Amino acid sequence: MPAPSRPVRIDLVGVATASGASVRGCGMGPEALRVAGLAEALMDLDHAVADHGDLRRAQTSPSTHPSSARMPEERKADVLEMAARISDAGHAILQSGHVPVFLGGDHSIAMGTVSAVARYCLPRQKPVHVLWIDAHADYNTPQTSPSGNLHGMPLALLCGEPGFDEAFQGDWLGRIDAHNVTILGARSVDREERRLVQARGIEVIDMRKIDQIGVVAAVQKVIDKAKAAEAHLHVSLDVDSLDPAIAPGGGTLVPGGLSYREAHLVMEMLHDCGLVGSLDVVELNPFLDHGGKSATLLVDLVASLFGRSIMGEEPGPMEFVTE
Ligand SMILES: NC(=[NH2+])NCCC[C@H](N)C(=O)O
Ligand SMILES: [Mn+2]
Ligand SMILES: [Mn+2]
Repeated sequence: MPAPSRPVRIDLVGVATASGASVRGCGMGPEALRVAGLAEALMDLDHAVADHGDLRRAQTSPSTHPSSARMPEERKADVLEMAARISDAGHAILQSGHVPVFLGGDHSIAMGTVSAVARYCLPRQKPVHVLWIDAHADYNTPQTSPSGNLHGMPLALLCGEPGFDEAFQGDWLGRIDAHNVTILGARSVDREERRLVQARGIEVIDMRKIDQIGVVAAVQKVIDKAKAAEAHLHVSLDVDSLDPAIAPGGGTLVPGGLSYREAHLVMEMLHDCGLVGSLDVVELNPFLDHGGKSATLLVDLVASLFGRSIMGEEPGPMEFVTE
């Protein structure tokens, strides 16, 4: 049964960073989502929206080199500073009883976002389930990563995978049980990464599986599990989960992604289940986007997740069936 849509207070937190990625540009993601009308779309659904602006690295001294020349150690320090700040900001929003929506930024920001959710929920005996909608598994460790890019590693860190040095530890880091994670839409998983994901028993609903069983069965599985556990469901939406033909604005595109209707149906089902308590929208790269096409699609998907529907109400039982 669909949960009745009730107005909530949604807090937007932009994280203007690309330090976890090798392609620059997704630091502009939060602003593109605003320009595409994110807050307006949510208010149109009768939600209250507060925009906290963007978290970004402080420019402490004049930079003498472009950020493309930033060394891996500097980028790592950026990612970790952001993660700690995001975690605190998200935690405060959850404590106020609001729904945080984090606007990336590259996917390394999820180290902080999911951490915030874990820090808030776990001491309250509320299990945290994570739905990671992505072309990738983002389950590399510094040892397994072929690229060294931290946006390919957040899930591994969050699930407590060994191989992250002390710099990654800290009060800000909340832990997730790998059995409560589902990766949806995967079609590019590195060899060693695949081994880890399988060893930890993470559920991967890859594109082949979606082709075979359809998104309805796939998402229903996630919802049923979260419902049975009375969990807080965190959704982490990477733009590259979508097919590049409909969402070209990403730095790590992979062919064969979710279609327009598949993606909306996922969001509509997630809305109806009433379990989603926090969301990331990440990896949008406005520099690579085509005239705001991907930003607009993401805004529409977020609107579906927060209750926008074609006919304004949930469909009842089928009244007639065609042959
Ligand atoms: N959030 C992302 N777009 N991640 C892409 C990760 C790509 C690749 N698996 C890596 O580790 O480098
Ligand atoms: Mn990702
Ligand atoms: Mn990805």
